[in-house]
Amino acid sequence: MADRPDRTTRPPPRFTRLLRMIVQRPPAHVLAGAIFDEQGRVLIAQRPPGKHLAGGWEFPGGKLEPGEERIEALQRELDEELGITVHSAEPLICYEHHYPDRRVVLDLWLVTKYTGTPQSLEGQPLQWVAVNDLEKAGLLDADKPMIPALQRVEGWALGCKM
Ligand SMILES: Nc1nc2c([nH]c(=O)n2[C@H]2C[C@H](O)[C@@H](COP(=O)(O)OP(=O)(O)OP(=O)(O)O)O2)c(=O)[nH]1
Repeated sequence: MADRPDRTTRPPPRFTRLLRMIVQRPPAHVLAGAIFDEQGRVLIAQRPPGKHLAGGWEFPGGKLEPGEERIEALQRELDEELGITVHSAEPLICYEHHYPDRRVVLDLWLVTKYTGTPQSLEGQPLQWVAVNDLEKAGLLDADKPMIPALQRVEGWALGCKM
């Protein structure tokens, strides 16, 4: 009779399912915008109930759709969520973050020129926060390492009328 694996060394089924999900599912590529006001504060939005990571604060944006350029996804998401038209933006920082149940590639762009006044079109609470207060703003885990990049461009944002 063939040897059967020892049950005690097999990973529990829930762990196996989670592992399979992480291995098989490609990371979601998420475009997000760093939008500064004239006081050098940056705009963040709270994830609504029922969505992944509900209650956490994030930079406005969403997933890249098939066939879309990154700038197009950013423009579409910020139009849908905030009602603003992005005229120019630059990639600021991009990396992959692993949550327990999914992976995201968070691609944060500095919005250098836009028109319109950001408003919450999807019911998400919004707030303008000084970059130095972002640490205690309840940002999602993937977003926290982005704070130093924002500190580097904060001075630029203050001296630049958008
Ligand atoms: N928009 C945004 N999403 C973020 C940030 N940080 C972070 O971990 N995420 C995660 C949360 C979600 O798992 C994923 C974004 O998904 P989403 O649900 O907002 O995307 P979407 O607007 O395209 O929405 P949907 O079509 O899935 O409803 O990325 C961030 O700063 N901004």
